Amino acid sequence: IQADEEGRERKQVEASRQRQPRQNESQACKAVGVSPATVDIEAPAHEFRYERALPGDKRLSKVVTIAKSKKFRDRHGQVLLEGQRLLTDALDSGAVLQTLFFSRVDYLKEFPPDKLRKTNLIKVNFENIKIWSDLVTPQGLMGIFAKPDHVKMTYPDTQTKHTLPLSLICDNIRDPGNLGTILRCAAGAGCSKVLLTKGCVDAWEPKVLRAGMGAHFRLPIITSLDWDIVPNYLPAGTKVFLADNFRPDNQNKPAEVSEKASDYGWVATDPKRIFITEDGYESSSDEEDNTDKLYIPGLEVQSYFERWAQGPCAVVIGGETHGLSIESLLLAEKSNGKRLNIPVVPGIDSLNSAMAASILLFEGKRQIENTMKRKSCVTE
Ligand SMILES: C[S@@+](CC[C@H](N)C(=O)[O-])C[C@H]1O[C@@H](n2cnc3c(N)ncnc32)[C@H](O)[C@@H]1O
Repeated sequence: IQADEEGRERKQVEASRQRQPRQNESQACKAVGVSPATVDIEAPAHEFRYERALPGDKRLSKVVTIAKSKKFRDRHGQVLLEGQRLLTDALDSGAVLQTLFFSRVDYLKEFPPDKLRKTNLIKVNFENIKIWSDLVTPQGLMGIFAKPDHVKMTYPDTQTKHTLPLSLICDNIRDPGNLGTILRCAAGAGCSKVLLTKGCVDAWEPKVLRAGMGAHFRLPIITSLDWDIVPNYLPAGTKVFLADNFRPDNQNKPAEVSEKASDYGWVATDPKRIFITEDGYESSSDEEDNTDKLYIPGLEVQSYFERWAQGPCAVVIGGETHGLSIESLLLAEKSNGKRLNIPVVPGIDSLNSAMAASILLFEGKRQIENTMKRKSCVTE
């Protein structure tokens, strides 16, 4: 297919040159500022001017390698996206495509021409894309975008029409597959936004993008937040609820009578921390070290299926290793929130964070929609 296409393109080029003598190769080269050896001339059918990467051209590999590093993404404010669907979603949301690597000219026709006008277009061999692709079935399209800014982005009407007063806060989610799955789930549940605190994996890392399946362009994702500014991103009056797993040895106690923070999994994973219960300081491991003392509020725990999602609310999902942070607990306490537990059978320590997120977000959706239905019945 590749060879056929390249042959066809060559013929188009020749035909174009005969029809429009001004389109000679050196002019085309001048226009794109590269040496004649690396340039292809305008493809008349699509009105795109593009470069052709010749064998040994290292631009794609270089770009992909650096775009896969968070340091690079942060320093240059660029991200790498792959595949027709993701690129289209990104363009639709207003993201700026700076460079597009493609293996077939036909693919360009799938994009609105005005979106590609200022894009540096580089045709590469499909084999090259295959080497660098992060997808199981590479699609022959990779684009370098300016890192999307949630303030400037627009989201699809179909999504915004179904948005609920429900936000998600990710607390130290480090696994890219989990974060991508959580973002996809938040988009599916109609969350109004996702807040990622510092310590979460970068939302623009290729594996997160792959698992997110376009969620990045369906709802605002606000990254690298310090806990003290999290409330600034929540609507006034938002109640913060914590997804909280119990330790199996705690399962036989009713949640309400379980007062000690150290009864919960997230404490056990960080023995250095010192916790305080209602009656004052309580050290967990090192009596000498007082620098780490923290106040743990006694927050009420309830099962996730009891009513909690009424007004604006946010759910915090804890990280895979450390669970919920103290900061999340303090925020929940301040907002009059609670802990939400998904009861699991004895012997099961906890659920995967993405699974817990999906159960809680869809329960939140169900509860909010029921309240809305009830309200609309009353007004009718
Ligand atoms: C894998 S768990 C964290 C396990 C961690 N080692 C601990 O001890 O807390 C990841 C997160 O998913 C959520 N989660 C897991 N199981 C849950 C459950 N049964 N009920 C509510 N949330 C749960 C919590 O937010 C938890 O912090």
